[in-house]
Amino acid sequence: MDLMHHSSAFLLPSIPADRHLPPLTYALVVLNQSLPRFTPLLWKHARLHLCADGGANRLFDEMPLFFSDENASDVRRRYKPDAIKGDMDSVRKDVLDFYKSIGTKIIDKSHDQDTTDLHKCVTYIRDSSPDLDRSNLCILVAGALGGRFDHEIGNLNVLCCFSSLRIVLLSNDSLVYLLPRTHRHEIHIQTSVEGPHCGLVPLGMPSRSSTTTGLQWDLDNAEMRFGGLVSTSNIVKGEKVTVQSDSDLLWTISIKKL
Ligand SMILES: Nc1ncnc2c1ncn2[C@@H]1O[C@H](COP(=O)(O)OP(=O)(O)OP(=O)(O)O)[C@@H](O)[C@H]1O
Ligand SMILES: Cc1ncc(C[n+]2csc(CCO)c2C)c(N)n1
Repeated sequence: MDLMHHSSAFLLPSIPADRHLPPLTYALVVLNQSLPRFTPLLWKHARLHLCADGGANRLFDEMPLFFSDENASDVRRRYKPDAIKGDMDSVRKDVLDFYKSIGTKIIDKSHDQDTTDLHKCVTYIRDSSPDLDRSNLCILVAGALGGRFDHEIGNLNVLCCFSSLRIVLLSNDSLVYLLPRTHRHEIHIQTSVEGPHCGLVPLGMPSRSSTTTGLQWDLDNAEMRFGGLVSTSNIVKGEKVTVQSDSDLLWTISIKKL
């Protein structure tokens, strides 16, 4: 079984090169929730920038607040999304007109009321990455946690719908991603920006056997299910956590307040 490496290096000002691993190509999706404080950093790391429908309002209204000594219009031009995609029932007309005028692509999928705007954005990113690059693609999703619970569940479902893609859901407080059962996992903890609180939760079905190292409460061939044991309020002990399971697990870790 192949080993998959994970790291939250995208939360660092610059991403250190790793001799052993090919670099990841990041894409950023901005959702319709308050922008996390580190959004400008995620933007800098990303090659492709999308707003999911009303996420464009957040970019327009809130990005200038991070740069209060600058002209708001200059900030908005500097943080120009490549595309705004969704069912377009939340993005304001003034916002759409502004981004259209500076060259943002507008992709109106109002006929599709069966998939979420985040799902539509992930499809766009996947289809604009050549096959060979997809294994090194990592989609960062800003504003995906907290807020309306149905949206949050919809965002988790997107992880399941695209389980072969690396997708990281982020808020100010936590990040979440999927550890597919097809791989063993090595998680490199960026102790300056994340931890120590963490969790491992089976997604979609119970896990008959999960094994970890590097946690205060490690799992040793343990069963996890809702209604039984799920690993919340766990603690990372050092800089490396390993996980292996017979079912897909959600990994979550706290983000430090600095
Ligand atoms: N409160 C929230 N918590 C988590 N994610 C959210 C929240 N609000 C929006 N999102 C995410 O942002 C995306 C775009 O939001 P937007 O408000 O434009 O969606 P929407 O389709 O208009 O939602 P709805 O019609 O259900 O209110 C959603 O698809 C969802 O992924
Ligand atoms: C069974 C079922 N439940 C809810 C919706 C509604 N819905 C799901 S995603 C979406 C688009 C949001 O931008 C909407 C309206 C549906 N279609 N089917």
